[in-house]
Amino acid sequence: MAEQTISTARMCQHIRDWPSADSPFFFSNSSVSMLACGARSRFQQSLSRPRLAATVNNWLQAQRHDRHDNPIAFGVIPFNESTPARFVLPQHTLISEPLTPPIAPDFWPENPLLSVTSLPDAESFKHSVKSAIAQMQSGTLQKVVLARALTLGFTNPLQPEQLLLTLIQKNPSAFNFCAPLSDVQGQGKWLLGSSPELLIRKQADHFSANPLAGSRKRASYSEQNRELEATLLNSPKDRHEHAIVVAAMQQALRPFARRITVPRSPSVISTGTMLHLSTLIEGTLTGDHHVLELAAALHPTPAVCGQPLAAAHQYIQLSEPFSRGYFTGLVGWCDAQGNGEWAIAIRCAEMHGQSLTACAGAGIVASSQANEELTEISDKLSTILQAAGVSPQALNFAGRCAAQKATVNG
Ligand SMILES: C=C(O[C@H]1C=CC=C(C(=O)O)[C@@H]1O)C(=O)O
Repeated sequence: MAEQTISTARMCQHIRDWPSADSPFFFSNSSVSMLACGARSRFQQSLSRPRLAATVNNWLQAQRHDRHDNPIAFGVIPFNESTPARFVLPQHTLISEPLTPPIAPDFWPENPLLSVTSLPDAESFKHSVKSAIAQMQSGTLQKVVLARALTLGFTNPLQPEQLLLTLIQKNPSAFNFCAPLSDVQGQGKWLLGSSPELLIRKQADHFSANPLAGSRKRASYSEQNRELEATLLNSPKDRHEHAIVVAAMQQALRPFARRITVPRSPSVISTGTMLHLSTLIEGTLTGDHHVLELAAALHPTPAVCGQPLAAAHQYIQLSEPFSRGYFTGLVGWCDAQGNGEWAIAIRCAEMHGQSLTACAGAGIVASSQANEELTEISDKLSTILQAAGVSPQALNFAGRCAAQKATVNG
């Protein structure tokens, strides 16, 4: 049987027993969890956005046993077309209701941090924010999303199942994912995360999208959060940052839509660590459009790149001293009927052996403050850091040791 429904307890056990040799791919939303195991077929190719939907669909159609067969493929799509898109049609997929995994206190065995590297460093990031603002004042750029990458080196190899189960426990309503990034068995490479942002979901002729932009760090008490929500909703800077994303998405979806509904003003959603301005866009399609056709028209939105797209993309290429890879790309699934669901790969990290690289970005507009954007990125990184059991103290300590070593050596 290609798909099997199991209990949440069995799903948690399958994740705990992480079947590495099967290159498992986990993806969940607030109503379903899916663990895809093995590969009937794999697909890995650098694809331009106009070719994405047709190429993936041709591959998937060729895998159908008969016309009643509707196989589901899982995939990751990069931020930049130079990194390959990766898809797998699994041998079998386990499906369960949403998980609330209990995590035993000894679930994270002692694994001291050895090193911390930030790219760019704090000063270079602030410089890059200020240059972007100067460019906005001269009128060539309206918004750009600038990111940092934090690489942590641990004493012992990391286990994807530990990070995944902790992410699910802390962010039960997010899009939780763990996608294999190498076909090499053993010490694999994984993309793991808890994204709050739906790029696009399509089922028959109905579609929905949920852009987020404009952020505050979530407080511990609900009363404080109510105040923060009000500040966010009343902040002209955040409303502007958000409106740019909604307008661009509406424009990109319009050619496909018979009907499109966009609330007049945003609401606020909360994740385990953050509050965001959020707009739920919904509509019906004019014809038979593949979910990846819609995704390709939208990606990358100004929630992860900027506006105008080409100028923002160029600014990112020239100023970010690391390759985003799959960060701010897409993660999700599609079936042979063109339905599917794609989340934006944020609040995520690449895990490889003893190393974990977490990235986060912040939307910069003309009224942004460099210091505040730097803090916002640290707040966003805490989704991964908290789930990885890394305390701010451990981070500072490892950072100081690395700085001392650099001074001694250099
Ligand atoms: C680019 C990221 O967040 C996006 C999603 C929500 C809020 C955002 C913001 O307020 O800047 C970003 O657009 C990230 O988490 O790395």
